[in-house]
Amino acid sequence: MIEAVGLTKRYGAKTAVHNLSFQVRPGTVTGFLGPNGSGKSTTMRMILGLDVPTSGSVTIGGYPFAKLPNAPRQVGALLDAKAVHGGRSARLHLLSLAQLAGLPARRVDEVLGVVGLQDVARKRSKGFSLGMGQRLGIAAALLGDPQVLLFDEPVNGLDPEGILWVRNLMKQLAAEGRTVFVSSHLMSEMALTAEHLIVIGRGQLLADMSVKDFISANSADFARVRTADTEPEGREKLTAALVEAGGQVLAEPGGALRVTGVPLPRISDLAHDADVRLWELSPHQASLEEAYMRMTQGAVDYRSTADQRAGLLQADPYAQGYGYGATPPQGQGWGQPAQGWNQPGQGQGWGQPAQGNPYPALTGEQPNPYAPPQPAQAPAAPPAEPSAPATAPADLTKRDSEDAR
Ligand SMILES: Nc1ncnc2c1ncn2[C@@H]1O[C@H](COP(=O)(O)OP(=O)(O)OP(=O)(O)O)[C@@H](O)[C@H]1O
Repeated sequence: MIEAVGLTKRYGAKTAVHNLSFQVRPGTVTGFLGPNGSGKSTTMRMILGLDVPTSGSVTIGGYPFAKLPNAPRQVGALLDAKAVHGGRSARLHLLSLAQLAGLPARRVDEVLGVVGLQDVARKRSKGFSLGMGQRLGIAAALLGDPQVLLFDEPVNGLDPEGILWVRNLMKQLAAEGRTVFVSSHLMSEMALTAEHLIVIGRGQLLADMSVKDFISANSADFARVRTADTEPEGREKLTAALVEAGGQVLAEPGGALRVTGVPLPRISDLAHDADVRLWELSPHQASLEEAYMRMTQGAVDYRSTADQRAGLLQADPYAQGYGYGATPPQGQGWGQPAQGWNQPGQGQGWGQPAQGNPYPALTGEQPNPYAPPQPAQAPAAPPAEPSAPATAPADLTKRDSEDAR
């Protein structure tokens, strides 16, 4: 078992990991999720003794990594697949690791077979593709037949067959009773691989629960409503009625409305009362991917902005109205400013305005129960030392003004 207690890592003014406490148990695959820069690799490095915690501790089977007896036989890890001497063949690379760990040479050939690299075993690894490099890294992790395995983004660069293989390998390793801790950005992949999830944002714990609980806690039901295209004013009338009835409304690309908080029959009644014709009224469930995106939205460090292409484009006569690439009109008779997929509303409880995020908060939506409380105004600069505990995370909407790296 891996156990972190109050784990914190600061690099100068940058807090990469803050007061993280969790357990990774044997017998299941535990997914470790978080946006770019949220502290996943830093946490894994601390587990492996490659970084020293500023405070708190992390142990494997009760020992800090440095004190672990016969560590290569107990723990295997893939952190950076490129951390290989490119001039060496795959076989030689593994052979040197095996010798350092006191493992027999035949184990090298076994793991080369397990990862499917036997045919290129004598080729220099600098000619390897990203996927081949990942396979070599996984082979290195498996060398000592360890009970505890850590994989940082193991499916990076793998083709669909490779992704399926990694998924099955992780499950098999866990089924053998091992502790398997896998980091990823890909909620969809983790939903298929992991049984348990640890989700972090800006170095702090956002969720620690089974995938099953995560799905039921975060995949909200919603209704998709489409009013008659021939009566454009109907959409605004219905939106106003839904908001007044306590619903949350989101403009989808293509003109439909996504509605939560109002049951389907009531939406139908409201449309009838407002004399609005409907072309679609259908029940849906938000995907797990979407739920994850919304959960971590306030903790994303790196956001894209729209490419303005200033001075590069001719005026587009079709760039009006709703739809892909268009900006929905604001405050035109709706209960609240419209929140389109392309122009999410500002400061509505999920953290910073979600520029470029296709999963904005819904109009009137309640905050994520796992998200931190939101201030009316984010302070200009974050404190160097956040003080809130993991169970009540400090404000994740604060942006670090400078990356210390
Ligand atoms: N050695 C370092 N010196 C300074 N800052 C660092 C160092 N290592 C990590 N950081 C910072 O700590 C934060 C967490 O980084 P980390 O690599 O752990 O995140 P991550 O979740 O693994 O990101 P990604 O998903 O992009 O790999 C980032 O802001 C990063 O810039």
